[in-house]
Amino acid sequence: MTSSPSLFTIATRESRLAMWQAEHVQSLLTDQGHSVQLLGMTTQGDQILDRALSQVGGKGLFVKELEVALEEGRADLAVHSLKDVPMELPAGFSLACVMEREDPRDAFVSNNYADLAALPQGAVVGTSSLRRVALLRALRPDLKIEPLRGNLDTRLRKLDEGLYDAIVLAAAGLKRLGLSARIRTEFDPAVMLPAAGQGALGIEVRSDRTDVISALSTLVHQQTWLAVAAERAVSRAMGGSCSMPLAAYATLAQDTLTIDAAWGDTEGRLPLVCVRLSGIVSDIESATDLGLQVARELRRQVLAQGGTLAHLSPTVTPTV
Ligand SMILES: NCc1[nH]cc(CCC(=O)O)c1CC(=O)O
Repeated sequence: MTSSPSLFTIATRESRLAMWQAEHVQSLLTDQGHSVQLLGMTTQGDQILDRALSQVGGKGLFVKELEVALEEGRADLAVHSLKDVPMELPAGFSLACVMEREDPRDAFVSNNYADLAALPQGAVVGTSSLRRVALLRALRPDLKIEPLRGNLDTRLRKLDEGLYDAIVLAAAGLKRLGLSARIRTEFDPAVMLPAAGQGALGIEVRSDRTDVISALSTLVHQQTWLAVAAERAVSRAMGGSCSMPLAAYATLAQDTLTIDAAWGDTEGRLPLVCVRLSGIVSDIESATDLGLQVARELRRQVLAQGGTLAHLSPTVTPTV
């Protein structure tokens, strides 16, 4: 579909990564003949640096202000790391576009050690992601895992100040900011399974802005969208919050989608629960269905080994 040239305003957070992502979309839309300006804003999520996101209200904190700008017509689209986009958007908002995925892997970053295996017993690793905590505990129960928040530059600075022996970050963010040289090793997804949506960009609009949705259709990467729709379905069915030790990663080979998901125990009492399912998918709906099957199996296995899913409200708790 073609659309006539327009003037668009992109609402964006002001972190270096968010600005890079907004400028990336700006340049792609400019190539299509549109005029695009940026509206930078600070969100609540950017201002809370001393507590884990999971304790203060989650991912929504990063997108709320941007949605208000869309609602009030001060902006036409908002570019997000899909990983930070809540599973359910508020009424009146839609995901208009999922772009081609960057590297979905997690990166091991350290000034003294080449990889996880090289870390001495009891080494201090920084991360505040419950998924990374659970996966690291499963791989190396001896490690001391300490909270680490802030934007990418802040996290790297804290590593350089010697507060940690190593930190774990998404490779995509480091690559986008030209910081690939900081990556010592990329984790194999088989051992450090990525978060739902990791490495992909999503563009949010007001659902009634069909003009914007049609202009964005040229940026859509359908294979990525199928994969992340499945991952997000797993996440939504497991409770949809970011305070979950959940990993979900889907890959497409021709029309076969394979979804890997893992649910951990951040205290390290129970073993990781891992589920893999493959199926033929043809559209977002069938990809979503496969994701729901994965979630059902994850929940069954978590409960079967004595784990709890107390955060799941009765409305989403299925009969297993
Ligand atoms: N939770 C923060 C966040 N959200 C998106 C990215 C960058 C990678 C991506 O686009 O998935 C990061 C940094 C990180 O997890 O290290």
